[in-house]
Amino acid sequence: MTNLAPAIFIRGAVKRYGEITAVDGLDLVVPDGICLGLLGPNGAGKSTTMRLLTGQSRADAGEIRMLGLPMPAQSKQVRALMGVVPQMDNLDEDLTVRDNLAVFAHLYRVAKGEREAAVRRAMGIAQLTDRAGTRVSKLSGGMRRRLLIARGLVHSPRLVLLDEPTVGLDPQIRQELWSLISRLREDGVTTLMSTHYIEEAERLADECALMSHGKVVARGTPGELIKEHAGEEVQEHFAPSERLAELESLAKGLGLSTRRTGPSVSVLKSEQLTEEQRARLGPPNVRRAPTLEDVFVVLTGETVE
Ligand SMILES: Nc1ncnc2c1ncn2[C@@H]1O[C@H](COP(=O)(O)OP(=O)(O)OP(=O)(O)O)[C@@H](O)[C@H]1O
Repeated sequence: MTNLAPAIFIRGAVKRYGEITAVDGLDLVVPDGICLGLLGPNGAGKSTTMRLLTGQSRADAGEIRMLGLPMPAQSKQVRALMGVVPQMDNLDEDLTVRDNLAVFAHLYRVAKGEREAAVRRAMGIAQLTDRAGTRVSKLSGGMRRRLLIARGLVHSPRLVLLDEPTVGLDPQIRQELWSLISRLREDGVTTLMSTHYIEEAERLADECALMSHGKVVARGTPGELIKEHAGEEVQEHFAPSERLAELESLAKGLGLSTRRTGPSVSVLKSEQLTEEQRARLGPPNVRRAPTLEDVFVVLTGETVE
């Protein structure tokens, strides 16, 4: 292992399930110390990518190195060095908070004499110190999620994989988890976080990689992605559906991307329109700043939940 190696290096990874190519020539490099948001719609291949990185799945082609070590050849060593927080809550219901963490401290090969301190530290991260002796079955949903994250951190890993950490949770619990995840970043832990919540990526990630059909289709800071793919201004037109279709085709003819949201069409990069082109499109109802959501929709062709 060398300090110069990126935390995650993926080149040309392919994973097929029968006819389906879930990961299709994926290139992704995550440098040390950043939080990278792996953003994409359902089915884009995020979970499959995570499984390749944890060694749960083996790529059909390509090269994967984690912390400088080749996968899956050295997946055992890699697993001891990184933390994995799964999408599904698989905590042991019958064990206490402390014992759930102690089991993982053991699995992650924390030295015997250091385990108690590691468990205490993880309980602190999850803000569950006063619940040390409580069984998991008695915890609230938010507490369980915090414990699930802390469990992946019990051995103080340099690299953490978070697979859809707040999927299906209510907004308050999501906020709590966001604070916990942003503290990881402050501590310099490299984090790869898959999500299909744009706001989550926007708030937590230093950089985002946008995945679609098994590939990264765009990569950069949220600001860079917005500037490159959505420009400086979006103009939004509300109109009957026939007029919306006409506006879409006009904008397309001018080389501009559009986004349909219910009763409106948004024209991206509208700052590029000439006076004459503006007159053809007619006055918009709204002018607004572009968002990462606009980029997501335009590049993946998907709508947002
Ligand atoms: N074990 C499997 N067997 C067959 N097909 C699979 C398997 N796992 C994933 N796929 C398919 O591979 C594609 C990518 O799935 P994947 O779960 O990686 O996407 P995702 O971006 O994580 O989406 P989600 O957010 O829904 O989990 C999908 O078409 C999915 O149906």
